[in-house]
Amino acid sequence: MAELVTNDPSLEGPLGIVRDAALVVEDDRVAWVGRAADAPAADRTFDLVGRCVVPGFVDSHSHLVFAGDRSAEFAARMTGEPYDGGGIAVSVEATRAASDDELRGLLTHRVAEMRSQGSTTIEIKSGYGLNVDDEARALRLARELTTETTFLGAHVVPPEARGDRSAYVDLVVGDMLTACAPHARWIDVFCEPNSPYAFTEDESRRVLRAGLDAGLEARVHGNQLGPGPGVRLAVELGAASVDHCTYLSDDDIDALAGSETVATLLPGVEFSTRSPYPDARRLLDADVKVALASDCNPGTCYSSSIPLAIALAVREMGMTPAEALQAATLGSARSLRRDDVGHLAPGARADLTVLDAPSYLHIPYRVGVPIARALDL
Ligand SMILES: N=CN[C@@H](CCC(=O)O)C(=O)O
Ligand SMILES: [Zn+2]
Repeated sequence: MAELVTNDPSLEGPLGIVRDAALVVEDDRVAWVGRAADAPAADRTFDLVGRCVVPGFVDSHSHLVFAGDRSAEFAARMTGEPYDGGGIAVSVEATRAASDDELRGLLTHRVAEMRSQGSTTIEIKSGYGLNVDDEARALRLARELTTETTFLGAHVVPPEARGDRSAYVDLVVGDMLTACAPHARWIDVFCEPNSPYAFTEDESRRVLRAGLDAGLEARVHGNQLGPGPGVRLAVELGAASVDHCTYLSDDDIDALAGSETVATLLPGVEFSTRSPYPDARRLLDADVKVALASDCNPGTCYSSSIPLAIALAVREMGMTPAEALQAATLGSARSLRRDDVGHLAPGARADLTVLDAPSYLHIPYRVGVPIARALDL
């Protein structure tokens, strides 16, 4: 191959690049990396002449378990209507009405779509069931496809519970959590003071603490629609990641910089809701750990494309192509507390994404062109 990006800091530059490279796989792991001229013999070879190979993209934020269509809501966004989370109820109604087989079919198709664009590790949230049985079902179906499943019963207060928010939070931390925890690794909450549907700081703390007590690990939707407590709550509770981070104060940046919590940026959301982009440069300059993910969902971004997220990060958020690629691989892996993916040093999972191009620079350069795909070994 023309260029191999390993993210191994002992190799060239921050991306650990090897030119005219080869990589040897044994079982599902990387066994050897180096110059093609020095490669050991192998039983089977793939001819990737002239191409670039990068670590499989790690999509650490998606909401793939849903039915129904909200394209009219997207059209309204394009004419300037703001997003406040109210449309989630539309997806909830359609998702509850779908059969297991329908949902499984939609989910399988969306995961295949992600792989066909280079994503090899995929996190999937619940959040369109919002009752005990439908949340547990969403997670059970997602678990058929990934170990990175996230319980998001606290996505919004569903329409039938709006008269009594605290009873709904009781349900989330009670029977719903009990039914969902066996199918989930993570717990998440939409913490947002500027949405009438999402959760306050106190409600969010209660949900996350209950999840942690049940053995789940925390991640947070925070600071998406305006300034708010999400980032600081995520840091306070040692969450692996706080996602969106569109509106940050200096205190938020300081809190993130002094923590292990990753700031996950989702520029497809700002693109698809016609909103201002987060200031990635400010985070990177403060040494905050940054990840990039798709946030594929029916409301704020129905795009499953990590190459698009990388292109937007470069074009709109001031990241270099190298920073953006690293955020979508190593950074997202860190946000999932995974050290076996996101890089291609010996011992890592052999999750390879092939570019129909000679260099990783072509990911943002060839925006909109499907040059990336996960390699089926
Ligand atoms: N903000 C909360 N959840 C999703 C949107 C969900 C929806 O509108 O259906 C997000 O990450 O943007
Ligand atoms: Zn989300």
